[in-house]
This record gives sequence, structure tokens and C-alpha cells, in this order.
Amino acid sequence: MKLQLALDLVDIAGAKEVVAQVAEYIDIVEIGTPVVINEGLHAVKAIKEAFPSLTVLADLKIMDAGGYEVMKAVEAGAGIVTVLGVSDDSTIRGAVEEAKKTGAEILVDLINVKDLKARAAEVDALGVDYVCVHSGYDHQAEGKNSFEDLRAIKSVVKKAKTAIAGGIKLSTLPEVIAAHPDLVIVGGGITGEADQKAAAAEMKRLVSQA
Ligand SMILES: O=C([C@H](O)CO)[C@H](O)[C@H](O)COP(=O)(O)O
Repeated sequence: MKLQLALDLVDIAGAKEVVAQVAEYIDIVEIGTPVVINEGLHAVKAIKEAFPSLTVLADLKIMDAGGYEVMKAVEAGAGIVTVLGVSDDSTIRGAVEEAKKTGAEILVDLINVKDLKARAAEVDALGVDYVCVHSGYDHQAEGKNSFEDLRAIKSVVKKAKTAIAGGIKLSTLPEVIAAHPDLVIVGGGITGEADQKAAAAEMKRLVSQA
């Protein structure tokens, strides 16, 4: 089980500061959608250059032009790029084809997908690398999480790795781990802590034991 740090509410300098604190405890660093909106793919490039041994995930949440957008993210240094599960199969196919050229990976984010099990099975068959359940900020504000959703997709995803994101904290991590995802994605549960290093270290300890 791997741990991904999601960086959403920082600029490039702030992102570097957080990663410098926690790099030894994370497997993947995510340049979150708000950071890409504010800073562009320069943020992906800057973090990959500063921390070459870390895999950088570009959370582009691609909805169209999958091949082209994956190509640009990979050129910037991304090892994993996100595509929305609600996008067309042709978009996901294009993203997967482009990623395969360089060994990069595609994570499909099922945020806002209504029939999770059906779509998870479909995107799995399209050859994506990760299928991710996700309660975004707006759903979190309504008190939702994706813990049940993870159990649901695990029963249908046969080839891809599974991932979960959205409001995971140290207190809820054991429940997440019990459902055995391959990848746990944590943003505010680390960046919102006074001692980010200690939070990341404890999370890494828990996911490594699983
Ligand atoms: O993808 C995310 C969200 O849509 C904002 O871009 C976050 O990276 C993801 O939800 C993880 O962050 P936390 O919910 O703070 O753990």
C-alpha cells in the first residue's frame, strides 16, 4: 500500500517546503488541481526537478483531449496523470495510449460518477493503472466520504490498482486501510497538521504495515 501526499492549497514555493518536510514518508507527491490552475504544469516540473526520486502525479482531472493533455503533463515530469471517470471512453483510451509510450500511468478519478461499480469495471477494462474513489471538497463539506465506495469498486476492479482520496485523516486511516486500497491519497490530513512531518511519518507507518 502506497501513500500519496496531495498538495492543493499552496504555490510552488509552499509545495517545495511541505515536500522537503515529508519526502521520506511519501511514495507519490500530487500537484493538485488548484495548484495546476494557479501555476500551470510548471509546478509539476519544479517539484520533479527538486525531488527527482519521487513520483509526481499531475491531478489534471482530464475530461477531453486525453492523449494531448497526458503528453504535456508527462513532458513536465508527471509519472501519473488523472483523468475523470465521467469522461468519454475515447478520452480515457487516448490517455492510456499516450501514457504507455513513456511508462507513465493513468489514474481514473470516479468523482461524481453515479453508478460506481459499472463505471469502475468499464474503466478497468480500458487498461487504466488506478481506479480511484474520491469525495471531493464539496462532498466533504456535506459530510460524505468514500470508504463504502472503495469496498464497492474492489469487488469489480480486476486489473487496475485501487485508490481512495478525500478528507482522510489519521483518525480515519485505519478504516481506509481495512478496505485494502493500493494507494491512499491524503491532502489536508497532512498539510493541515501543525506537525506535518509527524503526521506523514505515522501515516506511512500505518500504510506500510498493511
Ligand atoms: O483532488 C482533490 C480535490 O478535488 C481538490 O483538488 C484533493 O487533492 C483530494 O481530495 C485530497 O485532498 P484532501 O481531501 O484534503 O485529503
